[in-house]
Amino acid sequence: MLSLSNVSLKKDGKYLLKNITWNLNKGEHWSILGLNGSGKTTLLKLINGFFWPTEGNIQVLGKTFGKTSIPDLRREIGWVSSSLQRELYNDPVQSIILSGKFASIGLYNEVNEQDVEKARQLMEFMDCIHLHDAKFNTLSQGEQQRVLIARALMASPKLLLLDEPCSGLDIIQKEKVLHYIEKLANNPGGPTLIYVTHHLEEILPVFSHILLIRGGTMYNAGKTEEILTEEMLSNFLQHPVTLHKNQQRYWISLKKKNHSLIST
Ligand SMILES: Nc1ncnc2c1ncn2[C@@H]1O[C@H](COP(=O)(O)OP(=O)(O)OP(=O)(O)O)[C@@H](O)[C@H]1O
Repeated sequence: MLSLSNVSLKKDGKYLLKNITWNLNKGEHWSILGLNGSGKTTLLKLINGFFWPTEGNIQVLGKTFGKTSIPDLRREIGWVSSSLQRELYNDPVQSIILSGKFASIGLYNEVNEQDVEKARQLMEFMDCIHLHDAKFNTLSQGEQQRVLIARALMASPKLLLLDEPCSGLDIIQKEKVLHYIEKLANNPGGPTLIYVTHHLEEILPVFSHILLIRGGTMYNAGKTEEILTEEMLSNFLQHPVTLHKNQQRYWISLKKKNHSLIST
């Protein structure tokens, strides 16, 4: 499904990603966890072909970068990110969702009855049918995220990249969005999901695997329950943590560090 082999990305003489080797197989849903600036979005941009690797090889959905048309490949990849939220500012919900078929900002192509029906079904699935005529900028952030997920699904992607879809949401809106993501992950025939976050509690049980990224390098990757241990996360965050599991979700808090007196 996805294979990165010794991939590095350099910009302005600085490595943003270094030596990433990562395989994602069909039937797995992955989360990517890392602190601010660790390289999560950059990694998604590589998978999407928005950035080109300086070193290494990338294969996405069986297509090798350098031997395939990136615009064609992108049609098979859905992308939900906050940068889209800004660009789709003033359009009505239904046309935003329909535009997902063409991966365009704005709806300029003709749509047919099947497209309209599919958009309707997606709005029902994501619980936003009541908003179909509303302008995007009048929606709450949670509603906007659900519309963006429906838009990404319009092209029936095989791979769906979710870049911090719960960022800025209150606890109720966040749980709503997570509920629809879980529904999507459990939908047979639905896309493979890659979910980027810096909040551990957003990692739903449907995310079978996790990649930890730190300073542009892959710290570890594997089965979620094997990777998410107190010891691993304390080392990863370079700070002792307490980890507990509640309702099949992980919750983390930082332990107090012993501060030694600063000598003057
Ligand atoms: N086009 C670019 N040119 C130069 N540096 C870049 C570019 N894009 C990203 N970076 C740098 O790469 C690093 C990783 O950025 P990235 O957006 O991937 O982090 P992130 O893990 O998604 O962070 P956050 O959680 O804060 O969104 C940052 O230091 C950022 O400044």
